Formats: sequence, C-alpha cells, structure tokens
Amino acid sequence: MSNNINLLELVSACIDLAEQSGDIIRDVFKSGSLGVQMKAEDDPMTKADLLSQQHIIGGLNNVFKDLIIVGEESCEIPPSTTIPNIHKLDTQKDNLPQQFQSLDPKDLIIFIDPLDATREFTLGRVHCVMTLIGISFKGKPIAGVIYQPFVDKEGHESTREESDKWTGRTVWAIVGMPVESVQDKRAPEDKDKVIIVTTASHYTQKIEESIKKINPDKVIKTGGAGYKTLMVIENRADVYVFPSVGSKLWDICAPHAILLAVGGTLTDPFGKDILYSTDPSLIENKNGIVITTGNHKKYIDLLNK
Ligand SMILES: O=P(O)(O)O[C@H]1[C@H](O)[C@@H](O)[C@H](OP(=O)(O)O)[C@@H](OP(=O)(O)O)[C@H]1O
Ligand SMILES: [Mg+2]
Ligand SMILES: [Mg+2]
Ligand SMILES: [Mg+2]
Repeated sequence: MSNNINLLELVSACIDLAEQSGDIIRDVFKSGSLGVQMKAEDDPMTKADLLSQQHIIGGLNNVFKDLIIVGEESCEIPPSTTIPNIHKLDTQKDNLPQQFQSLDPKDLIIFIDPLDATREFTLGRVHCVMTLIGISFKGKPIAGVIYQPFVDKEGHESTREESDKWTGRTVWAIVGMPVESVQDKRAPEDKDKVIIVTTASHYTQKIEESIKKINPDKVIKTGGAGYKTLMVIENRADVYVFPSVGSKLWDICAPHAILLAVGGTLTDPFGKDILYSTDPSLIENKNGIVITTGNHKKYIDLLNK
C-alpha cells in the first residue's frame, strides 16, 4: 500500500487545520497574554505562533505518512488527536490535474508559516496576520492555503472594537485549477496608477533606490510578507518589491502557488526563480523577492538598469 497523496485531500486538510489555527490565534490575541519571546533582536515569536504550528503539523501527521514539513518555528510537536477533514474539496475532483492525483511524499515539501506578521501581531496591527501553508513539488510551488483570522469572509478589515466581525477568510489554490477565493480589489481611482507595496518594518535606503527606478505613482508600506503578496494577487498593488534579505521560503510558498494559479510571477530581483528546498542555506531569500501579476520582465529590467 503506497503512501502516495491526492493533492486535493492534502489541500483540504491544510484548509481545515489553518482555519482551526485561526481560532487558536484569535483566542491568544483576545486573551491579551501573547507570551512573546525574542528569537533574535527583530524576530518575535508568540504562544500563538507555537500553538498554531503544533496544531497544523500534529494534524497533518495523523493523516499523511512520510510528509516532509518545514515550519518556521523550532518546536516539539506534541501528540495530537486532530484528524483534519480531507473531503472539503471533493466537489473539485474533476478539476484536479491528473498528475496531482497520486503524489509521492518524497517529492513534496510542506512549508508552514503558522503566523505571518508576528511583529504586527504583537503591536495589535492584526489585519495583515495570516497562517500560510504552501506545498511544493520537486522544488516548485503547486498549492497554497492562506487563512486570515482577523478579517471577515470577504477580507474586509475591522477594528478590535468590531472583533465580532473577525469571522476569518480562507484563500486557496492549486496551480492549474481555477481560483475562486480571490477578487479584484483595485480602487477605481487607482485604475491607471502604478502601485508598489513594500516593507513597513525593514525599509532601507536600498529599497528606496530600487523603488525610485520603477517611478511608481503610489507606494504602500505595510506589514506581513504574505499580506503584501495577497495585495498584488488581488490587484491592490502592481509590484511587491523587497530587494533585501529577510523573507524565507515559508513566507512565500503558499502565496507563490496562489499567485501562479492567477497567472502571476515571483522571482528574485534579478529575475531568477526561487528553489523550494529543505537545504538550510536556501531557506532565506537572500537576494529578496519581486512579485507581480503582469509585466514582470519590465519591472525586473527597471530594477536592474
Ligand atoms: O512574521 P514572520 O512569520 O516572522 O514573517 C516575517 C517575514 O519573514 C518578514 O520578511 C516580514 O518583514 P517585511 O515586512 O519587511 O517583509 C515580516 O513582516 P512584519 O515585519 O510586518 O511582521 C513578516 O512577514
Ligand atoms: Mg512569515
Ligand atoms: Mg511566522
Ligand atoms: Mg517569525
């Protein structure tokens, strides 16, 4: 009996576990006791990051054997009684590309960012917080799940005073299948503008110079690597430029798969593809990332002129 995996069942389980992790993250936030630890000077981790990762990995291991999993946090995974639902997407069976019906787990890597934008989370700016579960196949992203705990099902953001509206939002995609959970959120007044989104917390002169080469009409600085990628996917920005070290493979694998499914592109600032690997020396996107849903080569040429 092979341990081969049907991608739709794996994505279904990831959606179920990410949504359950959203409950965990919201509960920790509402408790007011985040249990912040500093992994490095500018790198916080909270109780929510840990519990979310333990929940997701514990649940996956209860259903799928021999999975190769790379999670952001270094933590023990206690025994779990969670059995995730593998049938949430059964209605999509006919759309699943044949090559994804029986995958050898040794060709897959599951990248988990249990809570992206932890720094923002600790500062109470929770609109950009999300759980990211990406699935790569032979080094390339093939599926991604994003769960946003602190927005409503349309992705509308609300204040803590309106926390009853934090019903949560799931965005998922498999490369080669139609994507139903994203919308075009371009503001009418921004229709003809070039909009760049970039880091709020790690802005540097080098990033400033890169952005000037594109000469945008508008620059949005905000938190969360996943959140910024989702802004490009939903057309709230044209380019996510981050030409510096800082993001890791777990920050980008899930959004990258969703971006590919909608026809977008993610490379390093020189136009080089990212290789998804368990090699510790490749976990960090050392040259940075550039993300677009169109005209990618034009922007790469501008950044390198
Ligand atoms: O919160 P974790 O899971 O550690 O992931 C971080 C990324 O690794 C960083 O690249 C993000 O920093 P930027 O906002 O500069 O992209 C950082 O964004 P933040 O500084 O706004 O929290 C996070 O997305
Ligand atoms: Mg992250
Ligand atoms: Mg994280
Ligand atoms: Mg982190």
